Amino acid sequence: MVVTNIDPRRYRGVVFDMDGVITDTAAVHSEAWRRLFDQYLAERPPTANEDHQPFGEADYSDYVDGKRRIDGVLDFLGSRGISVPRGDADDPAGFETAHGLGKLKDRYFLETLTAADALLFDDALSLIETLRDRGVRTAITSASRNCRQVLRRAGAVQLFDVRVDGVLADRLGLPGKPKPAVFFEAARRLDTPVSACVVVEDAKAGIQAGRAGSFGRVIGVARTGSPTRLLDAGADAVVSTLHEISVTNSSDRRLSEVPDAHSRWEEIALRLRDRRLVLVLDFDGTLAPIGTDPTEVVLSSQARDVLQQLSRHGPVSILSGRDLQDVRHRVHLDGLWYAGSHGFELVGPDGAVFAQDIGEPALRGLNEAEQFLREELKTVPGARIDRKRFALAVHFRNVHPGSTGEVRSVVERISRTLPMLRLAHGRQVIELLPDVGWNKGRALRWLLQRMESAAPGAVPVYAGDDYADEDALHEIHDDGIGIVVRSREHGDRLTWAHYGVDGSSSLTALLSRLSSLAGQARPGYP
Ligand SMILES: O=P(O)(O)OC[C@H]1O[C@H](O[C@H]2O[C@H](CO)[C@@H](O)[C@H](O)[C@H]2O)[C@H](O)[C@@H](O)[C@@H]1O
Repeated sequence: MVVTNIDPRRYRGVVFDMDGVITDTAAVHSEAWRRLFDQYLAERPPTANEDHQPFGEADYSDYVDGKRRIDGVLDFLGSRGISVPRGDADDPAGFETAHGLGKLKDRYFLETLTAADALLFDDALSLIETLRDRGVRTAITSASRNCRQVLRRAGAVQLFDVRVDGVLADRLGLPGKPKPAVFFEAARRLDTPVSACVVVEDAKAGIQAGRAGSFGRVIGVARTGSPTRLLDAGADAVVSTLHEISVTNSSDRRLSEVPDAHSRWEEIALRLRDRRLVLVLDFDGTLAPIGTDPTEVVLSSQARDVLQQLSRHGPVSILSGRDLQDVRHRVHLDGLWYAGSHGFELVGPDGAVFAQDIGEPALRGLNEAEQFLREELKTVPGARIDRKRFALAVHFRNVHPGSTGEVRSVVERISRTLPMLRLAHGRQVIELLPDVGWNKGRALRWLLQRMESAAPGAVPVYAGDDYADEDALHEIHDDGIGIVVRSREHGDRLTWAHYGVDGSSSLTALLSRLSSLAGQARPGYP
């Protein structure tokens, strides 16, 4: 039975928890904790304010599962009214501090682990292999300092592109779950925005961490017992085995397979009959054809005229990767919505400006990256740096093909040192953007919520050409009409679009047909 799906086009990375999800080690941990605490509680002199009942199953999931060792000791003992000092990493095993007791738990864990045989779950192996075959990158995370050793014993080291374990987390000073820091580090090392990452977890603290980090999807694994505790913690779906997770494209179409919008005009017209349009359009490669110099791109007068006509029939927005002022200047029409920097800054038809505050903390990183890249790339002929308020694009369209790899690796290098930024790939361009789960899809929904107030019940139509536009095409896949402007530059890639057109002039012709249709259906706007 399939309970949930990971679409490999929408999700480019999966972050797995280890114990209990990938390896059969949760029971070993649980037993080690039980042995530690039962012994400690039995030996501790009873007092009125402390509860010395034996360690139970609920205690494992409520207080220690998924947490760092010392947090587990402090949280569980705290729940029983007992407080011990944190101590420090040199404390001997069994010393009455969080570190000392944690070390004794680890000794018990390793004693039992030695005797265990098959550690890797079959369903985990099968899911990970499928994901990797479909091009999805995988990360393993664990609060355990024994993660590497367990993976090696399970023969699972090669299954993951990235590992963030207790040793690395301590070295980087990352707080444990339910804080999302460990997952953020994994997503950053996968070079994948959190919105395009799935978290697979069996611990309540891990589900809470995935939710707190706004990960694209958080899947709970309840191999035994009820799924309720994970659903209550915020899981999007809960499976009892990883066989219940499929990895398929929800809309499995390549650019060449998407029907041409002009030849399906009757179908489109029927869908829009007596309905208003809310139109959101990308700029470069969509409204205006791609050119070698971004500063010389102009909007044709035909395209400008048709946009003006359309804006008389319903709300129109331009959603671009360009800086807001740049794209506004190039389109040069009043009465439209404009969104720049991939939707991080927006302006309404009345001139009201909306900047997405969530991008602000990344400005320092963008400034630092810009300074570094200008210096590093100044000797690479053709490399061009294009700073937008909330994004930094490095163009390599005019770089010798033998040097484009160098450009990419310099950008990747700086991105690894700036966790507040994510990488995004476009047509002969690599960009750095705030890594805050905001993209053209989220920006499109934000725009639609505001634009639709001027045209309730209208059908959203989006047109775009690039990878970043796929987030928007996906966003309206179920309630709108998505149009991809095809180009040879991407090869025959997958798309969420319903229809395709070949080039910007074909899109202008389609917009003209839409304008006539909108004019017939609802003359005059608003
Ligand atoms: O979201 P868009 O409006 O499509 O903007 C995306 C990027 O477009 C521009 O770069 C692209 O167009 C250039 C001019 O045709 C071309 O030379 C470059 O190779 C393309 O990647 C723009 O310069 C970027 O800032 C935008 O992010």
